[in-house]
Amino acid sequence: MDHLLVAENVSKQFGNFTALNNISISIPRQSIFGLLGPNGAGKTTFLRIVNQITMPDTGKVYLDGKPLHPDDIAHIGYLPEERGLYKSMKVGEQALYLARLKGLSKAEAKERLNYWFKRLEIEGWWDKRIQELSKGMAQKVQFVITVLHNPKLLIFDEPFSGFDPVNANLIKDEILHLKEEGATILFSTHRMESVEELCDYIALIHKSNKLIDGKLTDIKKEYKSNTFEVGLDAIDEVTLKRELEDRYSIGVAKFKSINEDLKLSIKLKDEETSNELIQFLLSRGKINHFVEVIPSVNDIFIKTVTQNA
Ligand SMILES: Nc1ncnc2c1ncn2[C@@H]1O[C@H](COP(=O)(O)OP(=O)(O)OP(=O)(O)O)[C@@H](O)[C@H]1O
Repeated sequence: MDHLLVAENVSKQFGNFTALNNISISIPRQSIFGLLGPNGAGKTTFLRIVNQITMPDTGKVYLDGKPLHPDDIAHIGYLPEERGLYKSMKVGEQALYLARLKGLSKAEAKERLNYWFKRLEIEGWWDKRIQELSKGMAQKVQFVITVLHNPKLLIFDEPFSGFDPVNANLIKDEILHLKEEGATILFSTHRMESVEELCDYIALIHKSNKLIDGKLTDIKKEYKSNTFEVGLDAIDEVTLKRELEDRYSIGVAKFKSINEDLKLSIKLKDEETSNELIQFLLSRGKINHFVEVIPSVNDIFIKTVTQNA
C-alpha cells in the first residue's frame, strides 16, 4: 500500500518517564487516520514528533518515503492542542502574516484567505481583534491558517474541542472535503462519534504503547462477537425462550422499538450463521427486528483500555 507517512519504532522519554514506547504507524495516502488513547497516552507527543517540534529518542519518521526533513514543514499543516494566536492583532492581519510565513505570496495568501473565510462564513471577522473572538471563533481562524497552504499532510490535535455542534459538523465536512481533494489527515480526538464518521484507519495508544492499529472496518470485524439483536412477536414466548436457551447464549436486547415484542440478544457459535437463526425464528413468530451487533469505537476503546489497566 502507498503510505504518505511512516513512523518506525518511535520512542520518547521525558526523564525517567516513557511517553512513547516503540510506536510504529503507517498512514495510507488520502486517508483519515484517528489517533486515540486516554489522557496522557502519548498522542500529542507523537503528533509533535511528526511536526519536528520534539525529536524522538529512537525510531524514524518518513514522509513520502524520505526521512523527515525540516523543509517538510511546508508540506504539513498542524493545528496544535494549545491554540496560539496573537491576541492584539487583527484577524486578517494575522492570517496574512502567518500565510506569508508558510511561503505564500501576498496576493496568493489574500486570495486563499478570501476563499476560506467565505467558505467558513467568517468574512465579517477580518478586522476584528483576536481578543474579541470566542474560543470557537478563534479556532475557526486557526483551522483556516492550518489548511491554507494546501499541505499534503494535515495534523489536527483535538480539532473539535471548543466547537458547538453546528461548527463541529462544519469542520467535519471540511476535513472530509480536504481528503477528497487529496490530503492525508492524521488527528487525535476523544470524540468517538467523530472517529466513527471520519476515520478510515485508527490506532489506539495506551500508556505509551500501541494496542490497536488498522483499518476501522477490519478492527470492528475482529471485535464483533457473532451476536444479533432480535425483536419478534412470538407465537409462544415461553417455549421459544427455552428452545433458544438450549441452542444459543441469549440475553435481553436494549434496542428501542415501537413494538411490544420480545427483544433478545442472541450470540451464535463461531460456525453458526445468521441465516440459520432466521430460519429457526421464521416459524416461531413475526420477526420485526434483526440486526448484527457491531461494536462501536467507544466499546472497543473502553474494552481495550480496561483490559490493559
Ligand atoms: N515536555 C514534557 N516533559 C515532561 N513530560 C511530558 C512532556 N510532554 C508530555 N509529557 C508527558 O508525556 C505523557 C504523554 O503526554 P501527551 O500530551 O502526549 O498525552 P496525550 O495522549 O496527548 O493526552 P491528552 O489526551 O490528555 O491530551 C504525559 O504523561 C505527559 O505528562
